[in-house]
Amino acid sequence: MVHLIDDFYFQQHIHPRNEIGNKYSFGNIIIIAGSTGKWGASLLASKAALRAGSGLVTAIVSEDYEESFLSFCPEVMHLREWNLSKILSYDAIGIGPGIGLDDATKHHLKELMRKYEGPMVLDADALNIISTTENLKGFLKPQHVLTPHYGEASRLFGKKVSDSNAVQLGLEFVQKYPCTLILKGPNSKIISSEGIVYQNTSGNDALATAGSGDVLTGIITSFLGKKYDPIQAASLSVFVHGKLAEICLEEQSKSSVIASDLIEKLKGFEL
Ligand SMILES: NC(=O)C1=CN([C@@H]2O[C@H](COP(=O)(O)OP(=O)(O)OC[C@H]3O[C@@H](n4cnc5c(N)ncnc54)[C@H](O)[C@@H]3O)[C@@H](O)[C@H]2O)[C@@H](O)CC1
Ligand SMILES: Nc1ncnc2c1ncn2[C@@H]1O[C@H](COP(=O)(O)OP(=O)(O)O)[C@@H](O)[C@H]1O
Ligand SMILES: [Mg+2]
Repeated sequence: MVHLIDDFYFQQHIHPRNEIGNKYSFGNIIIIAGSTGKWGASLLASKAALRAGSGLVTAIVSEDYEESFLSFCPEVMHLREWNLSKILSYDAIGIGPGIGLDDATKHHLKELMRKYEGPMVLDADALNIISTTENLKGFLKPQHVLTPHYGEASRLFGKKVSDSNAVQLGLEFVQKYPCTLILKGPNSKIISSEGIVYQNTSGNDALATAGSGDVLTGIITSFLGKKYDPIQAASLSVFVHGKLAEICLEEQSKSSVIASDLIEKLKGFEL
């Protein structure tokens, strides 16, 4: 049986805002994304997390890019380099977009997967590293939300993924490595660590644009930082992400939608 994620599901699962909360009540999260030529991925994920309601967002940003980052989004705090003990203290982590595949990055990801017990989104290059690094899959946990598109899923599962086999391969994967899996695409499928399957009903092909997955990573990390269960964080985020694209089309064409437009539309959501 497949559970549909629709307006009713959203209304049933979204928590009311804590009106006496302070910024720490809304989650203190870190985005680990970007590298030379790809810092935009970090900006998009970090800003999306803030607009999805995170109280505090920190990003790892190299010193030479710090100023441009600040001019785009001064609300995001910065770590200039990897600092494991500090990173382990955040309520939730989003890692992967644009981080690259070099040895230091692989080592850092491995350290994090072994030592961090909190909720974590693993996207893009984090998934590519898991796919190619011996034994890393064994560190996956139910509180890890993996967000592969079909290309990344094919690398992760070691088999070509298509609409006809995606859910079956996903179910086999979570049975072996319990984690929360989002198979991204039109009508994204979400599989819980116990093997329950959900299907999203929102969204459209305006989402097929650079960085729209990075925005999703930021939104999921934000929900996790607010203490939503991994499966709720995943399903509510995918639904909202799709809605953002629908709302964009009220005033622009599909082809003109860029990832930053999606972030702007978060202004209409109380998350
Ligand atoms: N502004 C930025 O800094 C941006 C950074 N990005 C980051 O850049 C990194 C590399 O992005 P790439 O686009 O090169 O990597 P991808 O992993 O998206 O693409 C690599 C290959 O995977 C396959 N693929 C991609 N999407 C697929 C799909 N939906 N179904 C089947 N196969 C698919 C294609 O063969 C493609 O050549 C990622 O970490 C990504 O998060 C991108 O999000 C774009 C924007
Ligand atoms: N044709 C489509 N219809 C609906 N959603 C789509 C379509 N194409 C892509 N998407 C959505 O857009 C996002 C793309 O993510 P991803 O491929 O990781 O992009 P990037 O890495 O450039 O940020 C996913 O959430 C996916 O579900
Ligand atoms: Mg991506």
